[in-house]
Parts: sequence; C-alpha cells; structure tokens
Amino acid sequence: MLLQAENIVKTFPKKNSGLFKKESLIAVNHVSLEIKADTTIGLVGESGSGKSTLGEVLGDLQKPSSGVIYYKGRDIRQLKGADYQAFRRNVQFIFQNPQGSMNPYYKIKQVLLEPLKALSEHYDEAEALVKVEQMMEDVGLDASYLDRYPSELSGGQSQRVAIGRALLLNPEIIICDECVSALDVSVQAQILNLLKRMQKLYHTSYLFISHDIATVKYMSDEVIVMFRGDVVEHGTTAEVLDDPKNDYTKKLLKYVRLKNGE
Ligand SMILES: Nc1ncnc2c1ncn2[C@@H]1O[C@H](COP(=O)(O)OP(=O)(O)OP(=O)(O)O)[C@@H](O)[C@H]1O
Repeated sequence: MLLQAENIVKTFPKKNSGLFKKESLIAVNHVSLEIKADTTIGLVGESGSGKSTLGEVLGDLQKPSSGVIYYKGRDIRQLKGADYQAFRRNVQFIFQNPQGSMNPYYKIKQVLLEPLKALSEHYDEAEALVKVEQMMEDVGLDASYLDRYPSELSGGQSQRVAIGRALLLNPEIIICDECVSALDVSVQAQILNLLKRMQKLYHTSYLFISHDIATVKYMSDEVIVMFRGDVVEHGTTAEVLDDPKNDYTKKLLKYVRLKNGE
C-alpha cells in the first residue's frame, strides 16, 4: 500500500454565510481510499464534486479538516526531514494547465532540473542533465526544446514537459488532475498513450481525475465516483462503468451516452 486516506473531511467556509453563525461547505465528506503500486484509479464526478480537493489533500497540497493520510503506513503529519522529502518526491502532480505550473522565466532545462535539485537525495548537475535529456526523448521531445521558454511551447508539448518533470523524480504516484482536458482530441490521445507507456516503464501509479468517462475507462483499473463530496461508488473499471449499482453513477453514464449520441 502506497497511499491510504482514512476518513478524510475537507470543509471550506461558505461565502455569504451569516455574520454570527458561520456555515461551511463540505467539499470532501468522510472519504477513505487506498492507492496501490502500479495501478491507475480513475476519479470521476461532475464539476464541484470534490475531486480536485481530494487529490490535493492526498498529495498534501491542502490540509484535511479531519482524517489521516498514510504514506506507506505512516501518518504524513508525523513525517519529518528526509522522510517527508521522500513522500514529496514520490507523490507528484500533473495539472490541467502545464504552463501555469512552470516559471515563465526559466528555460525548459531549468524547469526540469528544478525538482531534481530540490528533492533528489544526492544531486549531481552532470548526472541530472543526462537524466533530463533521456526524459526529453522518453516524452517525445527534441532536446533543442531544453533551450526554449514555456511560452514557446504548444499545449501538448508543455504537457509532455510536465509529465517528464513529474517522472524525473521516479515517483510512486502521480495525481493527474484533468491533465488532458485542455488539449485537442488528437493531442489528448497522444498524451494518454504517453502516460500509459511511462507507467509500463516506471511502474508509477496514477490517480486520474477527470470528468471524461471515456478517458477514465481507457486509463483506469479502478474507478471512484464522487457526488457532492461523497464517494458513491468504487470498484473495478468494469464493475463501475459497465454495471453500476449506484443511481447517481447510472445517471452520469446515461448523460454521457446521450451526449455522445449512443
Ligand atoms: N479554496 C476553496 N475555497 C472555498 N471553496 C472551495 C475551495 N476549493 C474548492 N471549493 C469548493 O469545494 C467544492 C469541491 O471543489 P473541487 O474543485 O474539489 O471539485 P471538482 O470535482 O474538482 O470540480 P471541477 O471538476 O470543476 O474541477 C466546490 O463546491 C468548490 O466550490
């Protein structure tokens, strides 16, 4: 077991709630899940159902209001120094807008070297550069892009850099939050296949957050369905998407089929 979430609750203060009685919005409601090695879990649900919040809590970008995240059996709040750094290195993110997560004043070479510098156990510039060049090849980009700035890359090229940057640390888990949603359909397919190829090569687990059921079906071994902060269904991809038990999942799938004219 790599990552385990136990009874996670995340609330936000509601805007415009009363002056004296503060109300809160429950974004994630008592959610538990486990991410095993070399597995992809798809996380689906309509907009606002709590998918991104849950992903960010799992990767410690946000603190839960209550509940515990365990990394290899240890509460992440108890991890210190090198142990916390190992967690940070091993749980990476790829977001919807890759350029937004890159320093616009850094060339791609620096963008890729930065996390290696910050999180490697023993950093060696020459070794790091060899890794970076190999990774460029792995993600299908010519090494000449290393001297470009993020703004000089297309959306698909930037997402390849973001995938390479996440993989350079050889993480155990990557939380992919709508990581192909902003791309053209043909580029989406290339990036999804790249993620699959990289999973075979590096044995990384993915938490694949998406509102696109077809993409989740293509990518995932397991599927979790969220509705208004609750996990309403969780099972293998075939169980959840081919034979859903929950009424909300059934509605969601019916809506997707109607939209696709099936
Ligand atoms: N920082 C915040 N402050 C207040 N409310 C927030 C904050 N972040 C998220 N929320 C609220 O929490 C709920 C869950 O949001 P979240 O972004 O996790 O949903 P989502 O399923 O990822 O949606 P989408 O697919 O649109 O990204 C929403 O009602 C959202 O408005």
